[in-house]
Amino acid sequence: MVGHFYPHCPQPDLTVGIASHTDPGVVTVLLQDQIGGLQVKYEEEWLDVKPVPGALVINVGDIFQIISNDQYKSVEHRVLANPSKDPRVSIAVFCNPSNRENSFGPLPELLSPQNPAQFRQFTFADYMRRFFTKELDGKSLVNYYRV
Ligand SMILES: O=C(O)CCC(=O)C(=O)O
Ligand SMILES: [Fe+2]
Repeated sequence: MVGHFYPHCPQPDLTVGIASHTDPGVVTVLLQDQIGGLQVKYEEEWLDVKPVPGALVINVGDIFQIISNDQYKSVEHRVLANPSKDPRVSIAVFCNPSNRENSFGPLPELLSPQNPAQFRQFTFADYMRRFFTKELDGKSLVNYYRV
């Protein structure tokens, strides 16, 4: 779980709150307050994820994309710098595999001669090591494991 605090930014056009990225895990459950600023990329456009009181945002992560063999896509998202005088607060719960040394890849029951594996096997530990040694540049790591 991570708690984010985005203070007022006097020059929001010059920076971002969190740079564009996809979450590396399976799913992320996010609670945001009423300030706004979260955006998702859809067909090369950034769309606001408007705060809805009481609602949770569920993000598909990279591991979900891989185990579903591309049936679900991890979502590229970012948070704008906060122009509001009030700070923005969000809480993210990352649902990740509990055993980082287990092997992951497309679920075998989804595969067939017509739907061959799009990814090779890897450990979540390897995935997270690569995630934390690269910048948040919007590009997910899923293509690194593509066959
Ligand atoms: O603060 C937010 O709304 C998003 C945070 C986020 O993308 C993350 O923690 O991965
Ligand atoms: Fe995220």
